[in-house]
Amino acid sequence: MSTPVMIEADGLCKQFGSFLAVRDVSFSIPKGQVVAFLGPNGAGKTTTMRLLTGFVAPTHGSARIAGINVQENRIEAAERLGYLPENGPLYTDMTPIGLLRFFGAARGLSGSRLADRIAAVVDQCSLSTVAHKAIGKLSKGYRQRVSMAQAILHDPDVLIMDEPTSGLDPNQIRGVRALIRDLGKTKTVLVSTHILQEVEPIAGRVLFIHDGKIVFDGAPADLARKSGTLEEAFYSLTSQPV
Ligand SMILES: Nc1ncnc2c1ncn2[C@@H]1O[C@H](COP(=O)(O)OP(=O)(O)OP(=O)(O)O)[C@@H](O)[C@H]1O
Repeated sequence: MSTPVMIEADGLCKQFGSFLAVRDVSFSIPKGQVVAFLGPNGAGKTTTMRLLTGFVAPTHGSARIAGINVQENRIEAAERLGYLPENGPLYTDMTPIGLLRFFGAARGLSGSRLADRIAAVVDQCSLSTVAHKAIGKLSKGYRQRVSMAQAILHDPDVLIMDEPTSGLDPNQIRGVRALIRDLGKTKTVLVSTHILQEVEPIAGRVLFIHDGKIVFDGAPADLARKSGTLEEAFYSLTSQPV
């Protein structure tokens, strides 16, 4: 039996006015893969992720999560998907527990199932010491963990994370990377970054986007081999307009 495709972009295009931000992006990610979505600032990572999650409608093309078309069946797709937006949806007056109860109820969880899932994500994201503190008083690293916890609360098969380590210090980055690796054992993950050093420790495959187009799709080692180092490959792929 072949491995099911869990994340699929099929000819995705997104135009803002006369500007084409995402240009005919196609890829498919099979179950269990952890993929880094790499590209310089403004390359189109966030827009592609928003197309994949159904938050933004494509100008052309389609996206599927676990085989479900995200535009046609957004709610059904959302049940299979955890999304960590770039600046997570955090309400600073709430505590992590309050926020998780709020998101859990919004996703239809209740009673012992909700309590069990909250306990599981608090443990998985190492939030027990801050669970009852106001989110506004937490460090950026802990806030990122709270965002992760809300993204995986309903135990989705697929995780899409937009720059989860941005703005964190090296120790916090280590912690978030370890968490991504752990989540990657059971879930299909697409994680965006513009940081090269990020790619090899977390992902077995890299999708490189530049000027809204996929310019490389393969193993990080093969990307490095193209130009000697990952840094050279990044430069050579982004120094010319597509
Ligand atoms: N709502 C919008 N209206 C107009 N232009 C937009 C809109 N959203 C994004 N863009 C433009 O589309 C391009 C791609 O942006 P996007 O945020 O997807 O890039 P990115 O790769 O995620 O960048 P970063 O790493 O800086 O977050 C940029 O030029 C951006 O200015």
